[in-house]
This record gives sequence, C-alpha cells and structure tokens, in this order.
Amino acid sequence: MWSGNGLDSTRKYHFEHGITGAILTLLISAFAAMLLRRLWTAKNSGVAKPPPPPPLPPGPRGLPLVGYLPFLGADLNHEFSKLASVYGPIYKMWLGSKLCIVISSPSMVKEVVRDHDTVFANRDPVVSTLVCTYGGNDIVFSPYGPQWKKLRKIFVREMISNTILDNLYGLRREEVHKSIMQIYEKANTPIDIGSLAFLTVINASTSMLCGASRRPGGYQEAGGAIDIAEIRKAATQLMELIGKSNISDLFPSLAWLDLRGVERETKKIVRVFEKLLDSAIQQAARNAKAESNKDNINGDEERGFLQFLLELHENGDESTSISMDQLKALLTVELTRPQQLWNGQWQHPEIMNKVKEELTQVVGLNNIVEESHLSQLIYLNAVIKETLRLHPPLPFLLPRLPSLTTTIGGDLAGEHNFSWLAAIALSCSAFLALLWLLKIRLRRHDQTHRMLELPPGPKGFPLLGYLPYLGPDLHRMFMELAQVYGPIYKLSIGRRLCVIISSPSLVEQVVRHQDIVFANRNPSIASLAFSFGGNDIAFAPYGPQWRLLRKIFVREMLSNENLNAFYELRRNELKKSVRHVYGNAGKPINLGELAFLTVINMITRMFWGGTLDGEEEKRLGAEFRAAVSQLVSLLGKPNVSDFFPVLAGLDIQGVERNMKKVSKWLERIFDFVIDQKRKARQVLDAKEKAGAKDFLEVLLDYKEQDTGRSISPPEIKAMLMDIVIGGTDTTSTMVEWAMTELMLHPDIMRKCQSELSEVVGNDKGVEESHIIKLTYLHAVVKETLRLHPAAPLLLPRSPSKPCIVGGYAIPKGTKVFLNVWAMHRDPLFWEDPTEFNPKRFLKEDNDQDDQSKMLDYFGNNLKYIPFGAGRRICAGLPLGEKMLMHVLAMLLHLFEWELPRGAKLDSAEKLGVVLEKVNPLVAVPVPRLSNLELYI
Ligand code: HEM
Repeated sequence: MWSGNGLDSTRKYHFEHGITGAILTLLISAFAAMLLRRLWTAKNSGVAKPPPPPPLPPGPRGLPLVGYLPFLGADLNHEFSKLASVYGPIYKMWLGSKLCIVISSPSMVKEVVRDHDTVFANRDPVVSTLVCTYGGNDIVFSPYGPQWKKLRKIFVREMISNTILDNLYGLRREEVHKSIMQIYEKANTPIDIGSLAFLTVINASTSMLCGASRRPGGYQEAGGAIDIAEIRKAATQLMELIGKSNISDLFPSLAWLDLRGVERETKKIVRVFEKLLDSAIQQAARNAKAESNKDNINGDEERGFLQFLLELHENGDESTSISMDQLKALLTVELTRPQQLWNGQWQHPEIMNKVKEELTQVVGLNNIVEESHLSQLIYLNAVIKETLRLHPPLPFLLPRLPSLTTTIGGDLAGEHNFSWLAAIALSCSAFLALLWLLKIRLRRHDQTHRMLELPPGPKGFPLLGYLPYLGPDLHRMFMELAQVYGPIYKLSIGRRLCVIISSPSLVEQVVRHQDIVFANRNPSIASLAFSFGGNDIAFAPYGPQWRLLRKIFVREMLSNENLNAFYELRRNELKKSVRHVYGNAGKPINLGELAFLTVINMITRMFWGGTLDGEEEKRLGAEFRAAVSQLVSLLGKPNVSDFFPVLAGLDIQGVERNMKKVSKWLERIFDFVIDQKRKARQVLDAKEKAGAKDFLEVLLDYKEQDTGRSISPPEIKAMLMDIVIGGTDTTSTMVEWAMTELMLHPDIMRKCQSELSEVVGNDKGVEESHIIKLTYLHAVVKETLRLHPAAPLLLPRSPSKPCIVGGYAIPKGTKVFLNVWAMHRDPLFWEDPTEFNPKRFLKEDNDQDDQSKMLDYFGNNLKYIPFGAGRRICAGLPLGEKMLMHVLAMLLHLFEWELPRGAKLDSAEKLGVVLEKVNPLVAVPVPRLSNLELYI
C-alpha cells in the first residue's frame, strides 16, 4: 500500500535534481553573461570592482575527477586529523565531484552550529539513507524547514518524552535483564562485549517500538504477527548498507547507474523491512482497537512508539499529524541509529574498580541497577563522558550542508548543491584528462610542483602586498594569521614571497626531509653588508664554503678542548661583572646591559686572548661594543630595499650605507687585532703555537689538509662578526628574560637559589663544572627559551629549488619563516602554554613520549627548537648554553634581586634582531652570601 511511494520518492529526488541541474546550468550561464556585462560596464565607467570573494579553504590536491578519494583509507577520523595538522582547522577536499569541508576547531564549529546554524541545518543524505527514509522523510535527513521542525517536535516532546520513556522502562529493563542472564549462562567463557551491547540496545529499541503488545499474550516474537527477530535482522542489514561507500554518493550525476548496487540492495531490504513494519502497524492498529474495547485497562502504560505514531497518523491535528512515510521513516531511524559505546574502561582496571565501588555503594550488593540509580552514579557518568570524548560513535557528526555560500574562519565554506557541477565536470572530463596528459608530457621535469597551488594566505595591497599591515610583533601576527590560514600560508611583503610555517610536522618537512634544499638563507641587504657579502656561516649559501666555515667553527674554534682552555678568560670576565654589581649593591642595575657587557667581554677575550695589553684592550673593547650596538640596531631595522629589490640600488633609508660604515669601523678593529696577533706569533716557536688557540689563532692557522686552502681575510672577519652578533645579543637577552621570569615568580627563584646552595655551597662561587648538576636551573632556562625564544622566527630559510611542503608548492627563493614562537605556545603540544612552568622540563613531569625523546636543544623533538634544527641549527650552541647558564647561576647565587621601589615588572616583548624586552629589566642587587671573598 505504501511501499511504492517510498521508493519512488528516491527516484523522484534524482530526477528532480537532474532537471534542477539543467535549469541551474542555463541560469548560471545567463547569470555569468550578465555579470560579465556588468563588470565590463563598471570597468569602462570607472566604477571600482567589488572586492573578490574570500577563497575556498586550503586542502590537499587530489587527482582529476576522483579528487582525494584514492588517498583516503578506512580510518577516516585519523586521516582527517592528520590533514588538519597540515592544512589547519578548516580545509577542503574533493571526493569525486563533492566538495567536502572538514572543520576541527571549536571556534569554527561555533560559527557553523551557532552563528550560521540555520544556514547549516541541512544534511547531504547518502543514497541508501534516502531510500530507507522514504526520500528524507525523517528527522535526520529531511531538509531544515516546517516539516523537519514538526517531526523533531513530535520526536523529542512526545515520542521520547520523559513520561513515555518512563512508561516503557519495564520493557528496556527486561531486555537488559535478558542480556545479563545470557552473560551469566556464559560465565567463564569469552564474550564479544560489542555484539552483546549492540544486541541489548537493538532489542530494547524494538521492544519499545512494539510496546506491551509483544509480551506473551500480546503478539508473539516469532511466528506471531510481529516478527521482531526479522525486524532486528533487517535493521542490522540496513545499518551495514548505510555504512557502505557508494560511488553514487560521490558522483550524483552517476547515481542513476547505481554502479555498486547499493541502492538496489537497500531497496530490497527496505521492502522486507517495510513488509514487517506494515504488518506490525496493522497489528498495532488492531491491538489499539482491542485495548480501547477493553476500556484501556493499561492506560498509556507500555504503549509502544508504533502505537503512539499510529495514533498521530490517524487522529493527529494539523501540528501533529504525520504521513505514513514519515511514520515509517521515524521508526527506521529509531532502529538504525548508531548504538555502540566503546568500552574504554576495560583497558583501565583501576577505573573499573572505582566504578564497581561506586555501584556497590549506590546500588548495594543485593540489588540490580535500576534507571533511578543512574543520576547518583557520578563516577560512571564521568567514565561515559570520557569514553564519548575519546571514542565518539560519530567521530565527525553527520555532515552539514549550507543552504547559502557562507564564510567560515575567513574562507568560503562552499555552496551545497554540486550535482550541476558534477554534470559539467563529467561533460568536460574527457577534455580535462587530455589536457592533463598533455601537461605531463610537456612538463615532465617538475610536473608535481607545477600542478600544485601556493599555500593560502591573506591578500595584501597591489604592489605592497601585506607590508602595510606588518607591525613590530611579527611573530605574534604570524601566529594570529596561522589561526585563520592554517599552519602553512603565504604572504607577499612588497615583491618578496614569504611562507610561514608553524607546525612541527611541516617544520619536519623543511628541516629533515628537505634539509639540504632548505639549507639556504635569504639574507637581507644589511646582513649581506655585515657578513662581507655572505662570507660567514649564518648567511653563506649552502655549499662547500659554508661547510668548511662551519666545520672550522664547530670542530676547532668551539671544540670542547678550546672552550675548556678558555674557561679562565670567561671566568675572569664574569668575576669582573660580579665586582661591578657588588660595587653597586643597593642601587638599580639594568640587567640586560649588565648581561650584554659580560657576554661581549667574554667573547672578545676569547677572540684575541692576551694579544692586547690592558689599556689598549680597554680602549678597543669600548670601541668594539659601541660599533656592535650600532650594527645590531641597523640589522633589526625593516628595509624597503629588501622588499623591493628593484629599489635596492637607491638605498632609500640608507641602511646599506650605514651598515657599510659600521662594518668598516669594525673591520679596522679586526685588522688592527689581526696585525697585532701576526706580529706576536712571529716570535713564538712551533711548540708554543700548538698550544690552546684563541679564535683568531684558529682562523689564521687554518689550512685544509687535502687542498691546503686557508681562510681568506673577509671570511675571517665575517666569522668573527658571526660570533659577536650571533653570540652576544642572543645570550644576554636570554639572561634578561630568565631574570624577568624569576622575579615574576619568586618561589621559582628561591628554588634555583636552594639548588645552588646545595650543589655549589654557600662559601664558593659557581664554576662551569657545577652547571651540569643544576637540574632545576636547566629547566628554568629551557622554559625561558620556550616562552621567549631569542629568534622566534629563527633565521629565514630559502629553498634552492622549487619544492613541496604540506602539499603546497614553494617556489625557489621564497623566504620561509619557521614560527618557533607559535609552536612553543601551541596548546596542542603544551599544557597551559602561556604559563611559566619549568617543571614541564623535569623528567618526572614529562609524558612518556617526551621521556623517550627528552626535550633537548638539538631539535630532536620539533615542538621545541629554540636553537633551530637541521643543518642550520645554531653553530654556537655549546658556548651559548655555557655562558647563559654560568652568568645566570652566578647572579642568582651571589645576589638577591629586588625591584626598585614603585617599579613594575612586565614581560612585554618586541622583535628586533632578537626578541627583546620592551621595558628593560632594572633590579636592585643585595649580596646573598656572607663570604665576601666571592665578591672581589
Ligand atoms: C642562548 C644563546 C643563543 C641562541 C638562543 C641562539 C639561537 C640561534 C638560532 C635560533 C639560530 C638559527 C638556527 C636556524 O636557522 O635553524 C642561530 C644560528 C646561529 N648562531 Fe646562535 N644562538 C645562541 C648563541 C650563539 C652563540 C654564542 C654563537 C657564537 C659563538 C652563535 C652563533 C650562531 C651562528 C653562527 C648561527 C648560524 C648557523 C648557520 O646558519 O649555519 N649563536 N642561533
């Protein structure tokens, strides 16, 4: 009687969509023509063009026609999460001719389910669900509108109202009891918990469907009029079919071919199911009549859903009456909705024991659990909530379909009905395939690259790109943009294409998988000027020269042997600073300046060792420091020539000119010292020359074994420059940040001081040999480098050839920033990321993953890379760490630090050459130890 209607409505759905497609195509062509005409008129009349619509979200490229389909495995939820870590919290992919958008951040989900809830209140039903819901006549799949509202009201307020559910409790209880009996009978034999739970729930659902009529004396379970066992079987088969992937869903224009036969098979089962429902409905009707004749002895008690819906069908008023298709669709959905809960608690016996304890307490050992107990089972409720969090039965809910083109997170979420698009796509497919083949033949060399898109990113102004929006806090702004465009995006700064990356998995593609390609820099004009044309380690392009310079630097100049040999020089400089602080005890001291002076003195002493005599060294040292300060401020200045290479010759801001002037000044100092050194060495014999060498001596003496190549004067000077620029500002700024955090957290400062008292003793000064034992201070320094990395964007990399990162094309020469600052604060990897908490670096507080790969400075775990990673990792790391730890330990061990009266402490930051404090840290030292010898 009703069967034909239901199945025909599906056909009608496709037919209507085909017609709609054709009409839409015509309309769109007409609309496009009108639009072109308007644009043409607007252009000619001088009217400004409307701004372009926001782009579609980024996403992986798939293959022509099939899209990303061939790359998807069975584990969709995991695959979607992986893609989100590459493309960000909103991304698109084509599955066949369907445009899918995957959203995985609460803020964007809010935009969908709150801000645009009505627009997104539609679904995109698959063919099998359309068949079994009689063309979307149910709550789940019917489009948002009056019909859906009515059905939902009936379902929520009437069908599963508290009263009805309470009335039917007896039936549910019976089914649960039956399952318990089954388990009892099978005691000591293995049981498939999933199947048991599934059976229990489906049994309870079907019981509630039929109500008391299914009890003995009512209608029999088997052989009687309502064959519950058959209904269950059919419901299970339907669920399997709904879960099956179907080509027709991905290519709606091919749906009529039903290539996988899903529609055919679903219809077959729906027919069986329908027959069963029909007879159940007829029996329920007869039953209702019989009951009314008996003057309704049971009242509403145990009237099943079926009986209830039947009444609405027959006697409902305008707001509640439902058609037979709707009635059956409601029943089908009730029987086929997902009904599993993961038994996560089984993997945690301690949690299971707690659940048991609670049950014993609330229910007692001699009773069985009733629904009335549930609200008191607080712990079990928490277990269920946690299970649903970890294993949601629908990991990506039921897909929504916007009824309008909508913007989410700045991207276009797409319009829903793509069946017309599919029609066009099909008709063009042969042509596209031909084009594609042609493209492969013509561009065999870098075919993959050319087919890929550049990463997404914000639009800027013509010519200027994003330049006018850039502020001093580049790292912070880059992080905010990543929240919109994902962990890889592009922006143009003037004529420079920049790509910003801020996820460890993408950084891995740069510093591990393609480290050599990305081992180049994109030096600014100022850095080229100070490094004598890129003749140093930091800016030389990757190649034999850079490898040689870095080898000399790391293996010879900063070898353990050399560093140990110069310990005394560093120690003396540190002691000088201690004396200076002691002499100013009780007075405010600028801690950044103090650290800078200490570090630069340590470094320059290691430069020229004992070459210069006292007065000369003092004079040159002061001159040197002044030149370095000027150089650093020039390096941190944004320069128009860097963004518009065509204007570089004009040097509009004079940065290059000034840089060359300061470099010349420094060069003269270097030349003088080199000359002095050469003269001094002429009088040394071979044995004396072979002893410990200062940096300059290492460089002057160097001869490559195989080639006999020595280091050229510009290379020597450029490397000395690297040590000064790379080593001083970084290390001293970190001392200032660490002291700031410690003063903001006095309890942590106290812990550091107790550790120092314990390890060093209160009658001694700190030596470098103590450093290794200062576990807590190490954690403090690591946490400081996490929150305030000296180079928050590292030194930009630049690929030497076109390459791919995260599925996007990165052209040769792009300036690639790795936003370490954002990764160090990413809540995905760090708990309470903005909190200063050194404990996270102590072994006992690390999670298992981190324990196996301790968070060191060497880039072993890419979520933490304050010194960079890969081939271009900081070359001065061992020296930097030694100086930072020693200076800090000494300041903390020998002095208490207080804020000057009325002063306020803050941690505002700005990005110059390094990430500095906006307001310098000024503090008052008070000697901490009684042994005065330590201070003189
Ligand atoms: C706490 C102190 C320091 C920090 C936080 C630090 C940080 C960094 C960072 C982030 C880089 C860029 C790495 C990359 O692009 O992957 C770098 C490069 C470099 N650093 Fe350091 N640094 C410190 C101390 C030093 C010292 C003391 C020296 C020299 C004695 C030094 C010399 C260099 C050099 C030469 C490079 C360029 C390496 C290359 O391009 O191959 N750094 N540093």
